[in-house]
Amino acid sequence: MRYDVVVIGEPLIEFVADEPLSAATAFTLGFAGDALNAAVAAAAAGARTALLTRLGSDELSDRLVAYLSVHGVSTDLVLRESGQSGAYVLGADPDGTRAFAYLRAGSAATRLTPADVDAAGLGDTRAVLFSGITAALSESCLLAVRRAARVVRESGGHVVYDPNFRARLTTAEAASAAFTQLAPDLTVALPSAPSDTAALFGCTSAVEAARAVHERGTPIAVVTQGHRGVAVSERGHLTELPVVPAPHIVDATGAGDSFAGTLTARLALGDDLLGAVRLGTAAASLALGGRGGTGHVASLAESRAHLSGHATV
Ligand SMILES: Nc1ncnc2c1ncn2[C@@H]1O[C@H](COP(=O)(O)OP(=O)(O)OP(=O)(O)O)[C@@H](O)[C@H]1O
Ligand SMILES: O=C(O)C(=O)C[C@H](O)[C@H](O)CO
Repeated sequence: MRYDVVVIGEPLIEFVADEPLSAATAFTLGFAGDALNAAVAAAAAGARTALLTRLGSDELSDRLVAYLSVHGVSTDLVLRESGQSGAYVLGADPDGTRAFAYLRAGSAATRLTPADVDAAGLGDTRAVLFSGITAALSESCLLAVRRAARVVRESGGHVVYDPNFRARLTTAEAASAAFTQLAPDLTVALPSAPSDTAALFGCTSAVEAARAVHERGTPIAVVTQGHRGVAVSERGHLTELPVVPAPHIVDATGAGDSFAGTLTARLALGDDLLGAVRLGTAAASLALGGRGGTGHVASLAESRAHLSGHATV
């Protein structure tokens, strides 16, 4: 068994400002993107984790690869090519609303293929995690994640999907169709309500969303609802869990990815579903305290302490 968790998707070079995008001139360089955010969270939660992606060969991509290694994510499945890596710019309005600008069209990650998945050999991976962002990057990315889902599901692993609907990348119709194609091979879907659930299923309630997930063939739905809690549905058996109060809220970017990465890691390591979800809520709560997608990556010990009410931050 080489990896507990393989995350598939596009890491992004991040430029983050404390000011609105319309006025900001000073940006801090970081490394984020939903796949990277989730991968570093999975590694921090104790899983042997690899990121499967394609990156460019420029200096910032070299730094991104180094960042992954420093954070315990294997780069053995990172394919380098002469193209450009994706990037995004993140600003914050005075009311805390985040605004994104993307520099990712035609990026290296959009050229990920099913052949890359085959070459990665995921048959002995305990869990694979990817998102609707990955599925929306290109037709070949959608085919790649479909292949990964099939391979890992057939070998008895967990297949976790975070729909992460982004109107800038896809349409509600296409996101919904992608989910319907993937759903029979998923073991866990993590839609957030109301954004993902409205786009994919035309509903806002967690119960309706869970039903829609099950109807399409996925046995477990974990519906995140921001600060309002998490609804966990195992084939229709519903458990409502509260979130862990955040000690410090700076920026919500990446909280959902931290949740997804931590949950996937703990499932891969054999934790029960509700235990894995609870640890995910603790890691996500701490992630809110950092600027950008990876401003605060909570260690396993820190998340456990936070969950048990003995926060170390
Ligand atoms: N205000 C908050 N206080 C505590 N925890 C929070 C808060 N907001 C979000 N979280 C945690 O983060 C998790 C994910 O949040 P949310 O439902 O907003 O995900 P998301 O929309 O997928 O996020 P993202 O923007 O990263 O895609 C929640 O289930 C919860 O555990
Ligand atoms: O939107 C994307 O593709 C990103 O990955 C940017 C952010 O990191 C992501 O939206 C947070 O979930």
